[in-house]
Amino acid sequence: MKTILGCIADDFTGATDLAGLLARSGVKVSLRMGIPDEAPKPETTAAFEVIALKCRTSPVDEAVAECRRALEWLKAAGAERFFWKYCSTFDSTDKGNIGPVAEALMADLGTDQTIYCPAFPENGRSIFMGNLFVNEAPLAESPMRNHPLTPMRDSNLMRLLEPQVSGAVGLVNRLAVDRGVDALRMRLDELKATGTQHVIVDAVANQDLYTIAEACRDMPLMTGGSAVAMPLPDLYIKDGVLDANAERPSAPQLAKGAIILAGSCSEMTRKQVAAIKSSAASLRLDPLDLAENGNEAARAWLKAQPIEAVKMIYASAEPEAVLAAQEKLGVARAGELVEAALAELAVDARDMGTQRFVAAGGETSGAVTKGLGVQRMTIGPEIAPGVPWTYCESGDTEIALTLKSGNFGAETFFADALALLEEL
Ligand SMILES: Nc1ncnc2c1ncn2[C@@H]1O[C@H](COP(=O)(O)OP(=O)(O)O)[C@@H](O)[C@H]1O
Ligand SMILES: O=C(O)[C@@H](O)C(=O)COP(=O)(O)O
Repeated sequence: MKTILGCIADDFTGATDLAGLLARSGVKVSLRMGIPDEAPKPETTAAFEVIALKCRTSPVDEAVAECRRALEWLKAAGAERFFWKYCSTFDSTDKGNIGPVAEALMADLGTDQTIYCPAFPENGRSIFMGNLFVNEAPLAESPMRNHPLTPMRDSNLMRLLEPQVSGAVGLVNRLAVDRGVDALRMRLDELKATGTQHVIVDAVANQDLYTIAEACRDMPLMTGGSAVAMPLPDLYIKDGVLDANAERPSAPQLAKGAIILAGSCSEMTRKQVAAIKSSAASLRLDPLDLAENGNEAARAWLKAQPIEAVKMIYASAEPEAVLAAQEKLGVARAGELVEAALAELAVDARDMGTQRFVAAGGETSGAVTKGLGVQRMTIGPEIAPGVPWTYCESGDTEIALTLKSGNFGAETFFADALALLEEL
């Protein structure tokens, strides 16, 4: 099938988030982990193609080059409209990579304006007068202030974007969005006439996102969090560019038993880990112990568990414990030890016959997905806003895999995820 919307996401959890919101409309969404080696074939491409990259914190040149290659692949799949997905908390540095990638894609597409809308009201991310809020706190006063790689110390999206781009940055504020689709289009045209290429657009509620998506749906490039893309499939169906009866995925038959692999140390993931403990066999990984003794004890523990049981292996720990491990091992090595261990345990679990996998954390999800050798995912039902089940192949095994962003999901997320699979 010819691709209608080609999407590029800067990390793996972000990619399943976007794919899940597009799939809400019932259309089939295909998610590729990295740029496929082979050229797209019409018999295997979907109307919505998402390419997941891992370039949120890569050097700018690498991120730009990789996103350009992804754009070429999506163009070859037939796409004429594109979406650049980054984090709903605008995770970036003064150098990038949100702005430089957007500017490079605009140049390649020959377009002179795009919008930036990371708002995701269902997950508490809203933009007002160009300022991003996480629940009721300005971004710079939210926990994102202390993110290890991309600490967000300013809440104003114009100020955050300006040093990242060479073109002019502007704003369409909530009052303008509230005037509706035509007024928003006119405001964007006025800004274009004055040479404003990069336009932050306010949104505090889903209704704003519907207005923005409707006004911008024919732009060659839109950029944002996942939520502003959510209305696009229904708009394309209305426009007649997408068949309303697009093929829907069905769940594969899956053996009983599941494994939860948690490497996120976010407050929400720690609550989720605590909540499932009474109903799952669990094992805690400690990076200091991994550094000294390796992963064998955890592998032996996993092997001894009944296949049909729900098991959880987690490294999620309180900030003090994380800091202590990082002081001894270094930030990168502590993270790598945990990620490598969880990826190895995922493969062991699959080889034992496990077909239901939950990964918690962005980096963790990247490591687990890579370990399992997953190249392509079909998007299934959504467990929580921005977190869908996906169906994919790992080796010769069909599996269900969900990649949960550290901050997303309710406290009962793990139980919710497994219960949803039972209903399918
Ligand atoms: N106990 C721990 N000590 C130090 N680092 C840890 C610990 N547990 C997990 N980590 C690392 O912390 C990072 C968490 O990042 P990530 O998986 O992206 O979660 P999030 O989505 O919450 O940011 C990973 O690199 C993981 O390996
Ligand atoms: O937009 C979002 O918030 C998410 O889709 C996302 O990108 C999450 O990234 P991680 O927090 O690194 O999982």
